[in-house]
Amino acid sequence: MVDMSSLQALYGGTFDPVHYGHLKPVEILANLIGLQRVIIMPNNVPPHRPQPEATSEQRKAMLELAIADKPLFQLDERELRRETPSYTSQTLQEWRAERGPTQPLGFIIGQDSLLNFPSWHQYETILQNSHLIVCRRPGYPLTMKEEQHQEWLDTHLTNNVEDLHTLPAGKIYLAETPWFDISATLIRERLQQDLSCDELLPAPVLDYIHQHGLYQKSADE
Ligand SMILES: Nc1ncnc2c1ncn2[C@@H]1O[C@H](COP(=O)(O)OP(=O)(O)OP(=O)(O)O)[C@@H](O)[C@H]1O
Ligand SMILES: O=C(O)c1ccc[n+]([C@@H]2O[C@H](COP(=O)([O-])O)[C@@H](O)[C@H]2O)c1
Repeated sequence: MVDMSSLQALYGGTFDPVHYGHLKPVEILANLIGLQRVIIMPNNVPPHRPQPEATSEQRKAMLELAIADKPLFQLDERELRRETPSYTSQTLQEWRAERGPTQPLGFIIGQDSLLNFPSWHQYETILQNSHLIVCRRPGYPLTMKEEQHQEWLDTHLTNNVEDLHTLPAGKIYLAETPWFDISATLIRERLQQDLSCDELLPAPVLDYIHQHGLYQKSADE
């Protein structure tokens, strides 16, 4: 019998701010593939995008509010403690060293991240230390832009959830999670226009945003 509780999963992001498009697919994923716990990990210096609008402390505070009533999630602050770019390859190397060579580890990403994955810092080393577990996201194709990257994807793809629980690393699993058409960009834009975001993120996070005056139009705009 395969122990379906053995896989440990890390979910990295900028979370500027955290929203239902982050939380809901992963809650469903946890049920689909048998995850007891998801370690949610905000970055400090996102490697591939401008510095976020909210500070690291504010993004962490919003995550804490978002997961307060969700025991599935646990916050990990390791990237917040690093001042250098939050390279996933480095983080997963550290995580692997902590958990030992045989522990099955997974890194959760959305479909958009998979498409950009070959541009990540030392991306090949990431699969040496973990699996990649991909949630669907509307608006992004299922195939890679370059043929060599599609070949790389095909080499690592698995349809077998058991692989994630029995092998320590090396597989890519495209999970059949539902689409949530929400992005942090959309939320920041709607807040600037004073449009409602009630359905897009948890109420305590929205309250925090309003209390701290985040994502508002600056006076000179
Ligand atoms: N609606 C969504 N559905 C599935 N995955 C998502 C969704 N939104 C974000 N993700 C995934 O969550 C991780 C963290 O995303 P991130 O914090 O950059 O959010 P974002 O909404 O894409 O932000 P922004 O709009 O600022 O680029 C990424 O792997 C991303 O692919
Ligand atoms: O290591 C990299 O080069 C790299 C490049 C882009 C993104 N990442 C990580 O992927 C996760 C999702 O990124 P983002 O920008 O969509 O929030 C987050 O943990 C980032 O630190 C990592």
